[in-house]
Amino acid sequence: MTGFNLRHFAQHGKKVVAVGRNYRDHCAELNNAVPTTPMLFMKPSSAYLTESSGPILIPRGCTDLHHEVELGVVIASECRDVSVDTAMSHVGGYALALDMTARDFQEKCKSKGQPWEIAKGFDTSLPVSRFITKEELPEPHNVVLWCKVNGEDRQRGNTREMVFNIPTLLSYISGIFTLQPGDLVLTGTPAGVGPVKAGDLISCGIADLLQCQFAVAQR
Ligand SMILES: O=C([O-])CC(=O)C(=O)O
Ligand SMILES: [Mg+2]
Repeated sequence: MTGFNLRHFAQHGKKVVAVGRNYRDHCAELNNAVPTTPMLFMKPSSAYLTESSGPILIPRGCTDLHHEVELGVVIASECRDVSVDTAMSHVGGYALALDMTARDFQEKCKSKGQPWEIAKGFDTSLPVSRFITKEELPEPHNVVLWCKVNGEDRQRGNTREMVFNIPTLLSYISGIFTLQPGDLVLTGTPAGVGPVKAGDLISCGIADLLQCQFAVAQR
C-alpha cells in the first residue's frame, strides 16, 4: 500500500490487540496450556515507545520485568468479520515489537483472577521498530525473531511455529473488535522470555532484515 508507513501506527488513538500463548515452547516454559482459541488482551496506545524516544521504564514496584519479542501486524484497512482467505489483504505491513511484561504483577493478577493490564500496558511497555513493508517481509510465517540482552542470546524462534497464523488471528479478532487502519496486532512470543534490569540493553531483530535496541531504566 503506497504511502503507508510508521506514522500510521505509532500514534495516539490506535488500538493494540495482543495474542498470548501463541507459541507452544513459550506456553511450556511458563507452565500454561496451549489455547484452543486465540487468547487476546489489549495494550493502550500510550504504551508505545520508539527507538529514539528514550528507555523502557521499569514500573515502580516491579521486580521481574520480562522481554517478549513479537511480530506485530499493522492493519491498513478496516476489518470486521473478515474471512481467513481475505484477511491478509488488510495487512499494511509489520513491525517488530517487545511485549514488555511485569511478570510479578502478572502472576499476582492471575492468582487473584484479575485482568493483566497493569502488567502489560504500563507506559513504555510497547517498544516498536520502524515500520516494515509487506515487500520487505514477503514470508511473515517463516522468519526468525530474536532477542538478546547485553549481547547474550535470550530468544530465537521462527514465526512458522505460531499456533494460530496471521490470517486466522485477524479473522478471529475482527469478529470481536473492528480493526482499523493503524491498529497493531501482536502475534505472541516464542520461548526464552526473561528478566531485565536497569542499565541493561535489549537488542532484538527479525533475522538480518532489521534490528533495534532499547535501554532499560527505572521509572
Ligand atoms: O504473558 C504471556 O505469557 C502471554 C503473552 O503475552 C505471550 O505469550 O506473548
Ligand atoms: Mg506477549
